[in-house]
Amino acid sequence: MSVQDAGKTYAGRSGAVHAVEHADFDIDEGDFVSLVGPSGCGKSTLMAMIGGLEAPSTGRIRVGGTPVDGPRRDFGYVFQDATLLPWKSVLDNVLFPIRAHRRPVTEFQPEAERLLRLTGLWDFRDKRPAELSGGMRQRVAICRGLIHDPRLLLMDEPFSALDAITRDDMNLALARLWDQQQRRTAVFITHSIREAVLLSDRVLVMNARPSRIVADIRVPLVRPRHAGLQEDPVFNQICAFVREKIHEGHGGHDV
Ligand SMILES: Nc1ncnc2c1ncn2[C@@H]1O[C@H](COP(=O)(O)OP(=O)(O)OP(=O)(O)O)[C@@H](O)[C@H]1O
Repeated sequence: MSVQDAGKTYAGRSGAVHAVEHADFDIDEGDFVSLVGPSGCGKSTLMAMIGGLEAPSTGRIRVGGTPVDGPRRDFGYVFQDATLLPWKSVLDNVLFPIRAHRRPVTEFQPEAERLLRLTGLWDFRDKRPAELSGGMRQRVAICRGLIHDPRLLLMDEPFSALDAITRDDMNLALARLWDQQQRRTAVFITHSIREAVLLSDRVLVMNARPSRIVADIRVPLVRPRHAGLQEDPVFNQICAFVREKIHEGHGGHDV
C-alpha cells in the first residue's frame, strides 16, 4: 500500500488543525507496521485515512493498487474498545462481518473455530461479551477483525485499556496469530515502544506540530516472535533507538 503526501486538516473552533501533514511512505504486503508518537500527533487520523474512515485533505492513499475512498470489505478494523455486540455470543461476534457482508456464514465457521482456538477462546464461544474479561473481549475483537482474512488489518491502540500482565499476554497472542496468519499487512497504533518493537517489521515514529513521520525504523528480529526476545540486547537497542527518535521529535517529553 502507498500513502502519497497525505494530509488532513480539520476545521477546529479556533482555526484549522493540521492533524497530519505530508505523510509519504509505502508498506510492503505482509509487513506489520506500528505508528508511535506523542498524544495528538495524528496517528489515529492517519490510520483513519488509510482505512477509508476519513478522507485525506491532500494526497492519496492506495491499497492493493486501488485508491481508498471509503471503508472496505477487504480491511479489518480493531479499536481501543472492543465494541462487541452485547447480545450476541463470542462466536456470533466473530462471524459478524461475514453476516454484515452477506457472505455464507457456514463457510467461515472453520476459520472462526481456528481463530478462537488460537486465542484460547473456543471454550467461551457461547458466552456473551459481558461474561468475559477485558483481555478476552479484545481477543474476540481481533478474531472478528481477521475472520474474513483481510488484506489489511488496522488496529488503533487495541490493548491500551488492559493491565500490564494481560497486555503482555495479548502481545504474544497477537504475535502468534500474526505469524500463523498468511502474513497479511497490518498497521498498529500504540503508545508502548516495547509492544511496537515486539510485534512489528517496521516502526514509524510521528511527531506533533508539525505532524510528520520523523523516523522509519526496521525491526530485524526473527519470526516467530516470542516472549524471550524481550531479553535480547538487540530488542532493547531497537527500543532505545525508537525512544530516542520520539524524544528528538518531542522536545524530550515522555510519550
Ligand atoms: N474530528 C476532529 N475535528 C477536529 N480536530 C480533530 C479531529 N480529530 C482529531 N483532531 C485533532 O487532530 C490532532 C490529531 O489527533 P489524533 O487523534 O489523530 O492524534 P493521535 O496521535 O491519535 O492521539 P492519541 O495518541 O492521543 O490518540 C489533534 O490535535 C486532535 O485534536
